[in-house]
Amino acid sequence: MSDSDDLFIREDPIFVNKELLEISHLPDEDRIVGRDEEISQLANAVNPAIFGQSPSNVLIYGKTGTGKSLCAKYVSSQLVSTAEDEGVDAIFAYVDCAQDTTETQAVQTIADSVNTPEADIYIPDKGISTATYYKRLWRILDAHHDVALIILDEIDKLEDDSILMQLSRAGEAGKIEDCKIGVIGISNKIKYKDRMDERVKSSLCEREFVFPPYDATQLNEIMEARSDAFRDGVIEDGVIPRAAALAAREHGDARKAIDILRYAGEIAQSTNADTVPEDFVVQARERAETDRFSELISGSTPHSRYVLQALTVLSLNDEDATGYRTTRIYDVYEDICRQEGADALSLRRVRDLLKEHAFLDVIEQSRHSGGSAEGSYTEHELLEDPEVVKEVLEDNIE
Ligand SMILES: Nc1ncnc2c1ncn2[C@@H]1O[C@H](COP(=O)(O)OP(=O)(O)OP(=O)(O)O)[C@@H](O)[C@H]1O
Repeated sequence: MSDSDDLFIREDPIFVNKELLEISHLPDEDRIVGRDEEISQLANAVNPAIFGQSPSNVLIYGKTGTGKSLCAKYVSSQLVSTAEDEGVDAIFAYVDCAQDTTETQAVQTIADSVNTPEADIYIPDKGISTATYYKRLWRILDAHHDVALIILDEIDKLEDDSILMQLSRAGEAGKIEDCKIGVIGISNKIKYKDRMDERVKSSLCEREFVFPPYDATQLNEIMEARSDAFRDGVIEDGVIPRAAALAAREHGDARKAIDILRYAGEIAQSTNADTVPEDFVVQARERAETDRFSELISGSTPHSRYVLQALTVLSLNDEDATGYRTTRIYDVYEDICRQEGADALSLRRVRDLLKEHAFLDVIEQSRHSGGSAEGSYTEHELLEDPEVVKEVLEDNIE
């Protein structure tokens, strides 16, 4: 039996402050890089709130990992403290609409976040009607806050516009009298607005901002600002520039860049290396891709995976094609079902499953006009490298 002193490693040889690289970490101001202009425009839009007046409703667009959520949360929390100096009680609530997709879930989350012990109002997780959640929300806001900013992240994932209608018209409809509400909607789908109800659109889109992707220099700075997650001298010179170059090539995603850096450190840990060399960055990128994708398709049904597998087979066999028609995918899907000993679903169900994949940003769909003889048709394309999808699907076989 080894001495207990030898059993555990007391000091992590690679990381000193790994939280700085965790997804949920909210960096402080001096670690937010390259978003000064976006932050000041956003602050300007919500500025009236510090005097207890109505902030503008804002919609923020931009590709994933461009700092939309970060800046929205940062400006909102700054607003709350500045308003406090002015004697105004401001509060903000953050709703991840990819989790809270229904009106009831979203209003529950908002009511729970703005609730205070003084209000003495009970907001159960479930079990009361949507209308009751709203009533309690309005009561809390009216009695205890002057202004509330509601951040609706991934707003396009909401099942419908009902909550937007309620929030944008609460004052006008006489639901609340003493509290002003501002909504910050966030989406990475630039076309989201086209789907909105006209009335909601006109009140919700008072100001719109588009966050551009980061370039390699900015990604470099973002990672440098967090390099104190590692012990001194552990990351070798080329590591951050290489990770920045890889992430910049993939639409300048800061989340991807930070993930790559964290994974590179984890590879060093698991191989007992003393330092993180540049080579680990390439391995880390592959791992970041597969992990992200596994998460995206976790929980999907076998048939949903067969459909994806069919599209992957087509993509691997014909790399130059930019998309595949539903009927072609269906033929390959039927072959896969035969191999798996499963009964194939109807073409209509497969079309629905493809739509679900598009909703989760696993694939992209485009409509084409085949001319008068053919009518219009849909093509589907994988958004992820087919090799990565293949690997993840193989790992997910039950
Ligand atoms: N300018 C920045 N400075 C420092 N860190 C950043 C910056 N922009 C983004 N990050 C970090 O990158 C990650 C992703 O950022 P964020 O969640 O704000 O992106 P997003 O645009 O909202 O993406 P999504 O649409 O996928 O939600 C977070 O961990 C965030 O802390």
